Amino acid sequence: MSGPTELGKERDMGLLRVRGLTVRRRDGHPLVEDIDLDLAAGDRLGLVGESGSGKSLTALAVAGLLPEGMTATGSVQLDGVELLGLAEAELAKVRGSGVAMVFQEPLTALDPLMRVGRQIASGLRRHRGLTGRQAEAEAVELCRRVRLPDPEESARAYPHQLSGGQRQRVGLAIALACGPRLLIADEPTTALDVTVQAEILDLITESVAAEGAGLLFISHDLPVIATVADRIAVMRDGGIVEHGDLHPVLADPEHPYTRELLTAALAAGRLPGDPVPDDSSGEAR
Ligand SMILES: Nc1ncnc2c1ncn2[C@@H]1O[C@H](COP(=O)(O)OP(=O)(O)OP(=O)(O)O)[C@@H](O)[C@H]1O
Repeated sequence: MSGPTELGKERDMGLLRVRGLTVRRRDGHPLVEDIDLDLAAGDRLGLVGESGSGKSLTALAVAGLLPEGMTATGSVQLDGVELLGLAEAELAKVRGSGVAMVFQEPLTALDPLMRVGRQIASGLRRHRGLTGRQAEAEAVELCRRVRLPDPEESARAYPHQLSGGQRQRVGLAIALACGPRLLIADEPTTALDVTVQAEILDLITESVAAEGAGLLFISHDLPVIATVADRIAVMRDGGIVEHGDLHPVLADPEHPYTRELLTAALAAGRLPGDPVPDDSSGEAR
């Protein structure tokens, strides 16, 4: 978003600054290479690209959650604090109050044996120092905020008693519990049907706006990115091939891969607009 926003002044302060981020496998082979990203408070950056292009590893490196054996080099600064190389104890503090993540299938992130209210409350106790009772009350409030039906009842439910969309609301409540400055959402609606998907996307954008947080939203699906993001970075083969404000990039994509994504979305009728002009014709429509 390049125009003024209600977050106007804050927007100038860099929230996330990534430079030369490279993620390597144990054997030194790079899977993500030389990534630069900038995100200000209130920005919603969509990272789009095909499966295997390195979106998730980029997000995990930013959150300090890379799988065992992978290493990140370069620089990842949150509010001016360098995160790469921080000890696990320091990183754990940043996670939760600084950076929170929502994943594609919250079932894998949720404890199947614990009521969801307690799972939300446990983050509140850890990061906000609330007592057990305060945290449980606040957890119900968060269930209300993410619009779970009957918040008291939902807080008492076990994950398997909720639908996929409701579990994703719980995942979001856990992420929001500590008022993160940056929310990373990695394909959070891919497993959901279209109607529920739209509701969750609305909820995510509303929630980050209410928090004045930044959003790094990952999807292989350009129309989903277009719904959520105001800026876009297109990834392919471990690198960013094009980035910028959403509308200018979609109106006039420079990279052939961005054009390919756009053409497919327009042909499927999933984005409004004219077909992408064919480069070879030399004519703009
Ligand atoms: N734990 C791992 N060990 C080894 N290689 C991995 C691991 N995780 C990811 N990779 C490889 O790193 C590359 C980037 O994967 P990544 O998951 O970041 O892609 P992605 O764009 O998020 O795709 P998807 O949408 O399918 O998750 C891929 O080639 C993938 O096979």
